[in-house]
Amino acid sequence: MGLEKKSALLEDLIKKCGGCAVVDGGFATQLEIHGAAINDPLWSAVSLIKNPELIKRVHMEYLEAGADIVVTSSYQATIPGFVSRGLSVEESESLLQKSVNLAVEARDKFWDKVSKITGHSYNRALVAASIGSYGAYLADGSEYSGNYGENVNLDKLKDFHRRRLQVLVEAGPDLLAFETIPNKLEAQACAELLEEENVQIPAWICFTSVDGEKAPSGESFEECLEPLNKSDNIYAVGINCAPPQFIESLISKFAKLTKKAIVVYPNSGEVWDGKAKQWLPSQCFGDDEFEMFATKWRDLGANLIGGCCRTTPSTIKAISRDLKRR
Ligand SMILES: C[S+](C)CC[C@H](N)C(=O)O
Ligand SMILES: N[C@@H](CCS)C(=O)O
Ligand SMILES: [Zn+2]
Repeated sequence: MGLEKKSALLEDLIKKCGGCAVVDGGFATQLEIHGAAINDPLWSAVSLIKNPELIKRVHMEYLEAGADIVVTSSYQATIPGFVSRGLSVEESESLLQKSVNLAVEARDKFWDKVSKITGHSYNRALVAASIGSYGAYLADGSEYSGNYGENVNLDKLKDFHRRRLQVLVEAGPDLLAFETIPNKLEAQACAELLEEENVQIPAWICFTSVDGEKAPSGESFEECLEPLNKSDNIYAVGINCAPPQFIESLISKFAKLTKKAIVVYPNSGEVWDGKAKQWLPSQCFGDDEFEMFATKWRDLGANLIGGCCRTTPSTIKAISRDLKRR
């Protein structure tokens, strides 16, 4: 199957949205707002063990806010991560499956409700299974440094990603969202894995950036995109969890480097302290600024826009209001 068939649902959604669909916002952030304690090596994925109902509630809140795509709770959910907490491999795999099921259930419940309302402005949302980077699993903030050490090579990264990817795909999401990729090696590992595993749903691959120009590893985006541009499995490339002030110039840069769709969902501008495991205040952007940025980002060529850490359903409501004002 070619990319066209694989990505028909996503492509139709973007078309229906006039060229730019709305991704949801900070998932972990909204869990925390509801009181979830996620200062944990599993970070937000700890809620899959402790409070799955809350996960569904957060998905519902983002759907209500106007998200056209909801991203699952699997960012930091990994089989070795769960096993190191005493769970069996089977239990770990069923939690991964559950992350997709919870999002699908929320989407179906929400769509069942709103599709009966005449004149509603929602689209039937798609579910993107989150695949956090190896750095996310390491839980040391290395998704923002790209520094995986000398022992990490292409095969090790493929091995790390393989089984989780298989289980998530098997659970039936509409697409895959590779998030906070900090270097070319991991981007290449993900692209090759999609091919090797013959994955039949589209994927996006998002990088972080800490300087607004390059990937955190110091590699240029020209280098990082090279293995992705060749891949039929990858529908969109872009940036997540970088500060909003970087996004404008990064969209322009990506537009010159790729023919793929462009996806951007920045954080609020706060900076993650990987050691202290907390967000440090920095130049910070609120919902009003996101509302102003969204049309600008769309006009520069972004096809998928949302928010990442420290953004909330009200941010997504603002973006959605902005993009859907036609
Ligand atoms: C996107 S970061 C804030 C996620 C948490 C990080 N991987 C950690 O565990 O410290
Ligand atoms: N989808 C994840 C990304 C973290 S960078 C979340 O929103 O929690
Ligand atoms: Zn984030």
